[in-house]
Amino acid sequence: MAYCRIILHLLLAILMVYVSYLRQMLILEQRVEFLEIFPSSPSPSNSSSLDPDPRWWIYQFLLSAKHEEKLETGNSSSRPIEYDFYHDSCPKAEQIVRAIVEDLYRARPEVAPALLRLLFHDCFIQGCDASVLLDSTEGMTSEKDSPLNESLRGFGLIDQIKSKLEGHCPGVVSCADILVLAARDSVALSGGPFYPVYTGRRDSTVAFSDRATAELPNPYDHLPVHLASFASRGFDGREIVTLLGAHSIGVIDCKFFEKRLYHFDGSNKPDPSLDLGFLDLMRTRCNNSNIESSQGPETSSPDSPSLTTVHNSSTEERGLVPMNYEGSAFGTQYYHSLLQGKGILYADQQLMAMEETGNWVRAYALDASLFRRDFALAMMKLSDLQVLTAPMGQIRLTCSKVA
Ligand code: HEM
Ligand SMILES: [Ca+2]
Repeated sequence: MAYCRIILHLLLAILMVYVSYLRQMLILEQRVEFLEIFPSSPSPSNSSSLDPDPRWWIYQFLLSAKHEEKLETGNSSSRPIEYDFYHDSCPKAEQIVRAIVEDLYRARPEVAPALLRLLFHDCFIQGCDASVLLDSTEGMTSEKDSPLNESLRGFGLIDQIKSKLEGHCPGVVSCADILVLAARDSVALSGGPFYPVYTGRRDSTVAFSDRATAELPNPYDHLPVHLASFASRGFDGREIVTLLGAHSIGVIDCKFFEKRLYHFDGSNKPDPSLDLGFLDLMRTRCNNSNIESSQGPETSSPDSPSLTTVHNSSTEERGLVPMNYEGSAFGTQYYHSLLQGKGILYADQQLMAMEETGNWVRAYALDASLFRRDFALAMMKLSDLQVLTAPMGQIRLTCSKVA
């Protein structure tokens, strides 16, 4: 009898080691696995919530070992970010963000591109630390004042989410995490892929306006400049092509591409890479009077009226046109447009100028699932750029002010 018990214990021990090994493997692979299990996002139209699929809960169960895989950040003495960081301190944090973004999106779909661009402009400058949200103070110039940030929208939406979270769990959820979560939910609501994100980022105590001015990608720069700038942040050519798929949604001010229509590269001619029919169309949408009126810096608040007037006549009067002129679907249509010489931004159309990036444009135009998978991975990578974790940084109480 005692002999049988020993064998039973031995078998149990072997089983436990095996299960723990399997779980470790699952956790290591979980990000990619998630995309294989859930290649498509929930349909924004047919559900009241963004929870993708009942299998999502099974996936969540697998993630319950959340503390086992943690992402090391730049500073070895700081805590890593992790899945479901707010599990104990603010269990409803992600749900609250999702509910607010969903409500806002239903009323004004243009919030989604605004929040996505906000995240990109934050993470690209000194990492995902909410530095872009800080207002100017006596000793500090806001990143919002940098020329390429003047047309950023969505600051008020982040404040709205933050104040709701402060009501639930004061001083717990960082503005940097809110940006990441809100962008993730925005992508899914816009028909893009849903992806898991780590949380536990902390907020910067300073803004980096000089870096924002010098380093945010200029829409008129040539492809090698963009390649170098993204490479310095760890993104390769394929990932630039992927991330620029974000230009499937949102609007653009004519001032960012008018030179392509009339005075390309210092000439009095249009950009030869533009499709001629498209050139005419864009010229009617961005006639010179629109361009004149849109040359100056943005005078409205970052959230209004631009967030409320994207698809009506006042949008046209303000010289804003949809980024993906040919269709609203997230993804492949954008790449088809580039193949036809109908990329609005020079930076977009430039993807066709080099063989490697051109090949990825072709691949994504043909294969929507490949794009969705790559986009999810690239967004996860972008969201983890150079994050601050405890004891670095702080949790701001108001996103526009240092605590
Ligand atoms: C070479 C890199 C890039 C350049 C030169 C660039 C440039 C621009 C420009 C000029 C606009 C129009 C802004 C306006 O008129 O207000 C814009 C809009 C936008 N960009 Fe980018 N961008 C780049 C990369 C990205 C990336 C990596 C993302 C996200 C992952 C992104 C997301 C967006 C979104 C969603 C909009 C629409 C914003 C809205 O409708 O409010 N961009 N971009
Ligand atoms: Ca930043």
